[in-house]
Amino acid sequence: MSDRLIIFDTTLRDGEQSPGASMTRDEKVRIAKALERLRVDVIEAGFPIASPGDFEAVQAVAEAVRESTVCGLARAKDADIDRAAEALRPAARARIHTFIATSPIHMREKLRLEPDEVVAHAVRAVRRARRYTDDVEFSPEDAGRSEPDFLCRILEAVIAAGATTVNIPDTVGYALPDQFGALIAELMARVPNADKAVWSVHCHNDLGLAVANSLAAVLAGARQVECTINGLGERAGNAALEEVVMAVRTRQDRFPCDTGIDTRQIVPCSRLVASITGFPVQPNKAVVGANAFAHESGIHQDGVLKKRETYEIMRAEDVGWSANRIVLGKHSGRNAFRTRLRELGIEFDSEEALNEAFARFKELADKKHEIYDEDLQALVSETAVVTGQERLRLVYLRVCSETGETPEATVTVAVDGEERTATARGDGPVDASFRAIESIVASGTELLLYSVNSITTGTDAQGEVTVRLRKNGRVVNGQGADTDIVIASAKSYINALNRILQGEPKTHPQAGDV
Ligand SMILES: CC(=O)SCCNC(=O)CCNC(=O)[C@H](O)C(C)(C)COP(=O)(O)OP(=O)(O)OC[C@H]1O[C@@H](n2cnc3c(N)ncnc32)[C@H](O)[C@@H]1OP(=O)(O)O
Ligand SMILES: CC(C)C(=O)C(=O)O
Ligand SMILES: [Mg+2]
Repeated sequence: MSDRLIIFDTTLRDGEQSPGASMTRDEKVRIAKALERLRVDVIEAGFPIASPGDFEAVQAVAEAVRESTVCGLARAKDADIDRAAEALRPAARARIHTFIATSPIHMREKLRLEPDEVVAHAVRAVRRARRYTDDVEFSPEDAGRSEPDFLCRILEAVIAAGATTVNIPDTVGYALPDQFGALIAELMARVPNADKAVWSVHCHNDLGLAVANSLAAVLAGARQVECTINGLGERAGNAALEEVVMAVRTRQDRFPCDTGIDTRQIVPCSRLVASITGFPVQPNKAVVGANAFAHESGIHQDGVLKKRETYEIMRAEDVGWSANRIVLGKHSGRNAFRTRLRELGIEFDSEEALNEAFARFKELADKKHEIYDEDLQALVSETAVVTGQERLRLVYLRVCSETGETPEATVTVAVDGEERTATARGDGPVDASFRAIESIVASGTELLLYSVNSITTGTDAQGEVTVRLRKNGRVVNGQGADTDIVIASAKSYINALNRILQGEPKTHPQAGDV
């Protein structure tokens, strides 16, 4: 039995059957070129009889692709096969894939044909396809619900007629892994000329088992898997190519075969398909989801930082990510926090300074979903100014802002530990807050600059405010960051006042002291 697992990609055919995923000819060519770079063995480019547009798309893919085999789908009908052959004429390697349903319900209710007639159509179609190419695939549609005896009969007949690949589809995603694996093993054992064809599977994901069923079939002897990028496909989709490929590669201890896929092309290809079809990839999707190689929990981050394999069974780089990601959030721990800051060039003088910054980080993480590098820089620069030197500390701030009313702010500032409160009105909530602080501290400073910067995105973004104050020719900057922009402003103002007070004798500032 071959140790090569053939990857047959049907993103452009079954994937396109997802409602809303139709692709233009040029889009199909772009995806086909990406699939060729991925080194898939066979690209099913479309169903040429379906429409003039799909005919042209298959033809354009057949012209553009040189390395992979290009395949067109055809019902067991002369016209379909002739049309597929015509579309595939420019291909370096062409395959015609013909199919007819074999389950009792499909034969009786849909085709309205007797089983003998179905066998006759199948044999005729394979023979006709062989006139055009020696690479012919046959699928007994809805094999997952077909009688094994009938499958043996029709498969023997189509192989004798010249089918070089026989593909067993679980068209409605009904199979269970052990049962599907056993079906493949049974068919391969019972069909007398089984060794004259490659055995393939095509699984749908209605019960979320498409990949599991495909892998069970490979373990039972199948050597071609039909799959799609991102698991796109009719209804709940097909087996996801990236999952099949990486499962086989990662578990070489269990699989007696491997694919020829260049796995580093997986993520670029996934992104291309998502952007062309407009079907986004869910973040927790295996292999290609944004979180597939991201760690937010402290215990996991600590483990990964010590030894990547503690929580990763594949390397992000091997599937085309630039690296794995340590995401800082409310579940993160000190190791990840310190490591990220070190990468940003920020070191702590002492364990105490680290702990203080870490405590502030946890407070922020409770307010924000994700902490970005800019959040950390703002948070640490705030910490550095405050450490050991702060004489003024913002304790409380309440702002009342209403249409048609002058905003009013009430502020409590701890001055060398003694709390003082003042209320003031202003042109806006920030102006009112500054006036209230001024009436407590009476700094006599001149405000040179006020600037607000949204340092992260989203409505829960951190705002960083910078103020520049001048007193007696001395100019200082102050920064404050918070998800509430008025609080960030008050913090920045007090931060600047603290810098002005730094190094001055420690007397309680009174109005006009600073
Ligand atoms: C499991 C799968 O994914 S199969 C592929 C599914 N993909 C598609 O159907 C997309 C492309 N399809 C199409 O564009 C159209 O359905 C066409 C062009 C193929 C056919 O269109 P129409 O001629 O209008 O037929 P319609 O779609 O209404 O019905 C399908 C006909 O094909 C017959 N048929 C279905 N499968 C097969 C088959 N494998 N071999 C032969 N005949 C078949 C049906 O019995 C029905 O025949 P009837 O019209 O005599 O009752
Ligand atoms: C055409 C066949 C292989 C198919 O897509 C299916 O049965 O799901
Ligand atoms: Mg299908």
